[in-house]
Amino acid sequence: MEPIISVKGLGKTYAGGFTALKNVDLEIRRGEIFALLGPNGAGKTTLISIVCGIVNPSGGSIHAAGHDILRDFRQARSEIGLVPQELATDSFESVWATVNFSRGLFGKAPNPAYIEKLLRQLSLWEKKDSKIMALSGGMKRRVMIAKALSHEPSILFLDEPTAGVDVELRQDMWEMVRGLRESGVTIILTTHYIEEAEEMADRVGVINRGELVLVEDKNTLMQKMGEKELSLHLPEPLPGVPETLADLPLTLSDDGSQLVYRFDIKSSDTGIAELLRRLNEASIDFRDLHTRESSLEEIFVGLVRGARSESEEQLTKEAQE
Ligand SMILES: Nc1ncnc2c1ncn2[C@@H]1O[C@H](COP(=O)(O)OP(=O)(O)OP(=O)(O)O)[C@@H](O)[C@H]1O
Repeated sequence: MEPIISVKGLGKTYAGGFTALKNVDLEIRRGEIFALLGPNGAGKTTLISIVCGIVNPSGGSIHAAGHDILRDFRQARSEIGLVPQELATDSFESVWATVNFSRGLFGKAPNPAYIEKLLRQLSLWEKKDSKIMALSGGMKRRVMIAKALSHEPSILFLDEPTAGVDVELRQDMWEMVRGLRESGVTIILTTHYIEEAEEMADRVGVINRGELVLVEDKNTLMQKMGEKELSLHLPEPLPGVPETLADLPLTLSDDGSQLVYRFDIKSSDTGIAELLRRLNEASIDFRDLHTRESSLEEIFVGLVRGARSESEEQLTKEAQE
């Protein structure tokens, strides 16, 4: 199937000379939830802003729903809804007036039935006559989403949709975003909350220092990069990992009460049978054991750190040459 967004060789150097994006290639599939992860300043907002026509690219090409974003800007933009990071809403207007006004900005004829459906879907219908200033933060955020979807786009960008939102509201937001996807909207979100990506995304892209370092199916990523941990709770603390077991990937918790064994999820031989045999030989007993898989957060931190030390090595090498 044709991708709904296609980005090729995208670069951005700001007027001051700072390069925020380097040669980014990315395809977004129709109907997916794609999470763009990256540390502060990695280039996420720049990438979104370029696709939405707010920032000009320095090079490369972008197509959205088949339209070239530079050549056919109006058609491309009419397929895109953007919920920016900052909540900027006209506080004295009613929800109904604001959302209908946003639709008008795209030159679309009024469609009260569609707006009603949208407000109901976002649990805002009861508040349609309320002034925005009288709404809670969570509701204001939903109004922003309603505005972004008012012109019936097929693509929705959510820049940090749950920044500063409490845990409960965050889950409501996730629920709602899933509902939007079911109604056929393709969703691209940026987030600092890795659990948000873990919870919602079909695919994940990691951007670091302007480079897209990885794009992967979320489940594959967690399987491919993940490690599993087996923790053995000891009846008596140990002073250190016994020498006879030093060749195994074992660590001891700070208080000496747990031995932690790390193994590769995808490996056919986990080595656990061997571990248990060796523990027995060493007369090490354990009371209890449990396993844990690494989270997307651990994978992400590992990736970004890996990329960072590589580029630092490169810089040191260049400096020495
Ligand atoms: N208008 C601008 N002029 C110059 N540099 C800019 C401009 N806008 C952004 N930058 C720089 O480009 C880099 C990427 O910024 P961007 O906002 O895209 O990052 P981000 O990944 O969205 O970060 P955050 O997670 O903090 O929102 C940053 O170093 C930023 O300072």
